[in-house]
Amino acid sequence: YHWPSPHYDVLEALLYEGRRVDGSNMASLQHPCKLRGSTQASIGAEWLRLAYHDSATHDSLAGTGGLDASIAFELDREENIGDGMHQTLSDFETFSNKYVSRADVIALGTTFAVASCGGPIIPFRGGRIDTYSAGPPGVPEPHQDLPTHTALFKRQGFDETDMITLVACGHTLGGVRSHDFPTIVPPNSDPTISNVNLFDSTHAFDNNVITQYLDGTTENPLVTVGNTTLRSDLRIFSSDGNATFSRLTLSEMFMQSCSNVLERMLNTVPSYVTLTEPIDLLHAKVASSHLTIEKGEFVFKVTFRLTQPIGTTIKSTRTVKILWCDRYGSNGDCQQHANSALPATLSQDDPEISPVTYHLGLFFVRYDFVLPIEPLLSISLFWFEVDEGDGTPPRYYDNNSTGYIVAQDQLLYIPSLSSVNLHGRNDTLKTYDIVAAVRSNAEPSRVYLDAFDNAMENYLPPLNISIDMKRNHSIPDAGGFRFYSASLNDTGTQLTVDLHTVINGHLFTEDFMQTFFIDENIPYTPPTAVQSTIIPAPSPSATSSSGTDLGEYRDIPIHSSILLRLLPLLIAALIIYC
Ligand code: HEM
Repeated sequence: YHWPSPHYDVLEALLYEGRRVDGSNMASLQHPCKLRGSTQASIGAEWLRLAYHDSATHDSLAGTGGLDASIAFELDREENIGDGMHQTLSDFETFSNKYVSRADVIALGTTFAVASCGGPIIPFRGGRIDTYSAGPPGVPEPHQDLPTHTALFKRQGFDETDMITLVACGHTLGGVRSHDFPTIVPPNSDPTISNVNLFDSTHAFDNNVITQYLDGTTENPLVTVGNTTLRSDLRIFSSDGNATFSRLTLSEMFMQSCSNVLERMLNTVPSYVTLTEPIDLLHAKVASSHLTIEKGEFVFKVTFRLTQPIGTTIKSTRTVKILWCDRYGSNGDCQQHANSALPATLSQDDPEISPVTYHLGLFFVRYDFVLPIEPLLSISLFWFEVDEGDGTPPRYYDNNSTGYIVAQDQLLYIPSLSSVNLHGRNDTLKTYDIVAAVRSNAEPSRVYLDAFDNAMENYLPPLNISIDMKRNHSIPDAGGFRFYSASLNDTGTQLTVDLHTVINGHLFTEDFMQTFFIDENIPYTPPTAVQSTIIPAPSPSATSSSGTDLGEYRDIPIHSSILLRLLPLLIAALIIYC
């Protein structure tokens, strides 16, 4: 991992923080293994069933179908019957964005549900691609015979052992409802209430579905229903003479096998899709970094997120500092010194924000920095120092010794001057005025934005448009910048904009800018004082420091690596001097 990796960063945040950038939490709709208030059905079971039904139409030989969110257009089919399907889709509707497809959200729902109900942590990859129409049918149904089921699982890429395992791992959560299958579960005397007969005696993700089947105490309706044609679980479970089930009576074996087959199910995608690597937790993460103008001042904002074991507290003596280099001037790239500042705010997340992080025994601590930046000096790169204040040497987090590099400072997103206008209370249509700023001394040949939103009501096709931005003379120049605006309409809930400008033939981009906190919604934090300046201490051992993954720390400050970057300059100076 090397920062910035926007796709990884966004997937990592949703998986391990369970929520969107605006704080709206997807995981907590279900976690901790909740029942739905209105129906008392297991929400996690509904999420898992939907993922299976979306994936089940995959044809592994043809390379078509799979987890592609086509399920949103297939709910009128008998094979996808059930209120839980509609409710799941409405749970998921607002969590997709440019880097997290609707199909990724569906897969993530299963990872959350299984971890939340006591199951394994299923490794999660992103990169699924959505379709916006129905695919071919082919989800197994209880009245079909064993050869049909075997063939359908085979088409999806699962052999007989996989089939037995996958059905057991699915049918450990939830049950069968009388509203959906009245011939399997008898209707309630009150027709407004749906009876739910669970597959096993608990709501947890456990192997009771297997042990109760083997010891004859099972009440699984797909094993015990009077009409033997509908006993699909019985036919599948017994199809290999209980060989698979005997192995899965060991709980660890069950958890491991379920993790494997469910992971394969979630990674069932059309052949044109390449999934990302599994998304691992970043122990030290840089987020939401951007240069902007707030109240007329040029500022750099960034969040530094660290993990902390649950049950422990941060040392009161700990200080966390950001250090950064000027971009221009005689001190450019820290030729004389680095600047440093303390966080503007410190906050701690609830350990339950994501069942996955909770199971890892960790929670997040975040340090938010707001740095006043002199426009003529700007900022080129930054890094962090964490000093526990207990005599141990400080730790440096510096992106595998390159520092966190600020890619450009010519084009800025200005959320504080942008705005959104809601057209009436019940109307989903919103008009956004997006404001960007370009350096006053630059002559851009074009300023434009790409707007994207796939969090649309009823899974309508995404908004995906490109618009030119016009010079906005109503905003006076500030902080050495001129302002540009564009308006656009959106009916979705997760609009992001990629800003672009072309200056002297060079393209500058601010990617994936959020539109939730704009205008008066923006929480204003004044910039902190630049606390001190540090004279870099050259460290000859710099080259021996190994690169680190996932934000692990190093003992050596970055100064040495900056010096390495400057080495060609120093050599040139030496040659001139000699
Ligand atoms: C031959 C294959 C399968 C058949 C015939 C089948 C059939 C059914 C039926 C009839 C229900 C009741 C749905 C309702 O009442 O709304 C159900 C529920 C469920 N199925 Fe399957 N299923 C199969 C395979 C799977 C697989 C492979 C998974 C996941 C890995 C899965 C996950 C679930 C879950 C979690 C529920 C509970 C849903 C809830 O409580 O809301 N099923 N299944």
